[in-house]
Amino acid sequence: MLTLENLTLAYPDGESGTLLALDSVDLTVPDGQMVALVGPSGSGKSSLLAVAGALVTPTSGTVTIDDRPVTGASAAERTRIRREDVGLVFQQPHLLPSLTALEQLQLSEALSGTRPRDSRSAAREALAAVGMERAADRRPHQLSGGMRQRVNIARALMGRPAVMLVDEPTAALDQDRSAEVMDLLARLTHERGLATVVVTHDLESVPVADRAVHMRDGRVSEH
Ligand SMILES: Nc1ncnc2c1ncn2[C@@H]1O[C@H](COP(=O)(O)OP(=O)(O)OP(=O)(O)O)[C@@H](O)[C@H]1O
Repeated sequence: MLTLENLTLAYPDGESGTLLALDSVDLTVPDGQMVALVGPSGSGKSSLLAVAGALVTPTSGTVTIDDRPVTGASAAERTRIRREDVGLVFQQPHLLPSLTALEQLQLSEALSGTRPRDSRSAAREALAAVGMERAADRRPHQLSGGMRQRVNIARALMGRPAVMLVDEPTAALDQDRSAEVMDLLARLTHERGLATVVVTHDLESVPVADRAVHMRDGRVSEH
């Protein structure tokens, strides 16, 4: 479960002012629930993901993952949280051109210190979870945009996260591929009991989520 309580994130703005990218945000995402986060450009959606994923420290308020405090944790603990508790998926997959799909996943495991043999079976399992087992040996240029995004999602599953944070996963995809990616995220959320937040501009994809939350001027409201 992901719990955000009374979160504020302020940036300096002009001579003496501050801009509230997040303004008193409360949001609880239970295990097995996918929340679609919608709202205009600049409303704070990416800021919310960055704070929830322990990438940015809020000005005030708390983030909790499965009863473990994220805000206030040591730098080492925050690194562990980012690696093990949170799966991050960005709009662009950022795959390395020279590596196969399997190797992309193994690399992220190697960086976290897992033994090579374990990382190979974990990578195969994650690729199977996103329906990509038969493309394990293909490099990014041999994959479609939708397949690349699946590898990206598989990579986020490697640490067996409790929380999945997804920023505009379908921005570069056509309508059919977008629907497939959103259906996949919903299935993984339900099968694995993930607490998932998906930022999306694509209103057709919102009904796939269990719940929609709207953001405006740093504040959230249920849709
Ligand atoms: N590093 C920063 N320094 C100063 N202001 C920032 C910074 N990052 C974001 N902001 C401001 O915070 C507000 C929220 O930005 P954020 O990127 O979270 O919005 P968003 O809803 O994700 O927008 P988009 O849909 O365009 O990605 C905006 O006004 C933005 O200009």
